[in-house]
Amino acid sequence: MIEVQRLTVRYGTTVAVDDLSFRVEPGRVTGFLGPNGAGKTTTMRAVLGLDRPVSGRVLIEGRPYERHARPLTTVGALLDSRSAHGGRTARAHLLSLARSNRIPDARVGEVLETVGLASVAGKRAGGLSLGMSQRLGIAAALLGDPRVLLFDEPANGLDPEGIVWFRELARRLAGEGRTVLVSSHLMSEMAQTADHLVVIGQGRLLAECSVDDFVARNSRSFIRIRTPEPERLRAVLDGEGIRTEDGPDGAVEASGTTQETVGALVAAHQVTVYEISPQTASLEEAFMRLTAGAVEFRAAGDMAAMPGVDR
Ligand SMILES: Nc1ncnc2c1ncn2[C@@H]1O[C@H](COP(=O)(O)OP(=O)(O)OP(=O)(O)O)[C@@H](O)[C@H]1O
Repeated sequence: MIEVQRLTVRYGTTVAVDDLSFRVEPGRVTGFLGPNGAGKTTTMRAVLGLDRPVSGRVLIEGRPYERHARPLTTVGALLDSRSAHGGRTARAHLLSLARSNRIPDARVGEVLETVGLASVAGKRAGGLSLGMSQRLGIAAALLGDPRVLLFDEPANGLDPEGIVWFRELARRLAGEGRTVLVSSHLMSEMAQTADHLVVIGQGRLLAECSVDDFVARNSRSFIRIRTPEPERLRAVLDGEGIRTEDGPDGAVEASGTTQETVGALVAAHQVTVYEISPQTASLEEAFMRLTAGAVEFRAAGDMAAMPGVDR
């Protein structure tokens, strides 16, 4: 279990994490989501005692990081996958970590197998591809067989097969009763990996809920109708108790109905239409709506085509 309690971290005048509280429970994968600069890495660094908070604290299994005698056996983390000494081989890097934490050498071979790097264990860490470096970072996180695992943007540099592999690994670790926190800036990726979500923006908590709740609340389905007679169309649908909203490009969006029902109604009332199409708002759109006010860098126009976004 990780407990983040009223955590505030500043870099000079920048408030990177702002009075943030949440819990990461064991036995499930928790997705830690937020746009670039939201404070995910800073929070993870604070969990590991690498950044000092100005206020608040983080407890891992009930104690701050520095109160754990052999921290690598309590919490493992993938933060910066390029942190391995480039001149050392992958195996030597893991061996030195193991020895400094009184972990048996034999464990190095096991984690190299787990992450699929056994065949390149003799390669210099500096010569590994980004995806292999990610795997080496994951191996280091697993080395102490910890109950708590943090992975910062593990999908970075992994190919599609690697992403599926990581997803299965994270789920397996959670299935073993461990606490697993995985950060990402992609909602669609997290929806397939995580059971639970903690969403932050500008260092503050925006949402904490199960993935199922997020999907149920946000995967809005509707029928998109384009017509030169929007007023008449709305009146017809309204008369049948069908709820409508204004969509982009002057389209009408009708919820709680079907393409067939709308087709029959417009035919019966002789309303001209150019398009009647079923749509589902993507999770990515829902995430962007949620974080819209909390984005540090977004190109002008990114949100222009998004329904329901307050600009
Ligand atoms: N070492 C630092 N010095 C100064 N400011 C920093 C430092 N590290 C992070 N920040 C700032 O703190 C804020 C939070 O950054 P952080 O890296 O934690 O966000 P993030 O959610 O991990 O983003 P990303 O997805 O881009 O990695 C940002 O405004 C960032 O510019």
